[in-house]
Amino acid sequence: MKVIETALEGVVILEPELHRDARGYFFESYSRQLFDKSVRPVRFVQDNESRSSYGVLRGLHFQRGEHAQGKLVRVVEGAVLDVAVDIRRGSPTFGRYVAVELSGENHRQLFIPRGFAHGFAVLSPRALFQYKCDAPYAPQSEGAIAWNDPQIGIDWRLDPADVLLSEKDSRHPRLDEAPELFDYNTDYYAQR
Ligand SMILES: Cc1cn([C@H]2C[C@H](O)[C@@H](COP(=O)(O)OP(=O)(O)O[C@H]3O[C@@H](C)C(=O)[C@@H](O)[C@H]3O)O2)c(=O)[nH]c1=O
Repeated sequence: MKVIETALEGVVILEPELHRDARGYFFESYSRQLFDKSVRPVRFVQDNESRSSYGVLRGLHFQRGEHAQGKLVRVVEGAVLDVAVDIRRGSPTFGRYVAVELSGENHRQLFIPRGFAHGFAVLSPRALFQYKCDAPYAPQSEGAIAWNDPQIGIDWRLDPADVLLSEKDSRHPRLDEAPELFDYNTDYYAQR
């Protein structure tokens, strides 16, 4: 497995080692031993899957405070632009984002630690998206930032007219209006 650093410390791209033969391919989509050694020790507690069609944009989501979630995300089928935004107040990279294309072809995964908002946009006719979370779903602690916050300025590689949002995702605050974010000096991994 190759670990590629990004412009945001702690957000890393993982490229699993693919074993191809006459039958097709094989790869370890998650190895706790490898992940903990190469990235950071994490206890994943929930696996999720969503299917979306072209233009669907989910995000930018996070869970607040003690319910903060780290996520290891990948695409099984199709292609998405996956985005992580640093929303830790006081961070030298506060408000900056990384965007990585994840697809069923490139098998890339992105690890988004606690303290970041996450979202993705579907670039292919359909996408099957799977991810692991290191804290359980806590709907009362859901937080979100507007996908089109001009200060963050994410290029989603979609025509805005094609963007399909949930009702909820169409009315999130901008980063500078968001009530509760993270604090750079708090270690959200020390608590649990
Ligand atoms: C996230 C989640 C949702 N749900 C339910 C709530 C709701 O009825 C339905 C759909 O929820 P949402 O609209 O929030 O789903 P979605 O917009 O796909 O939310 C996801 O977006 C991506 C970008 C993330 O990073 C995830 O952490 C998660 O926030 O599924 C669960 O039961 N468990 C969960 O863990």
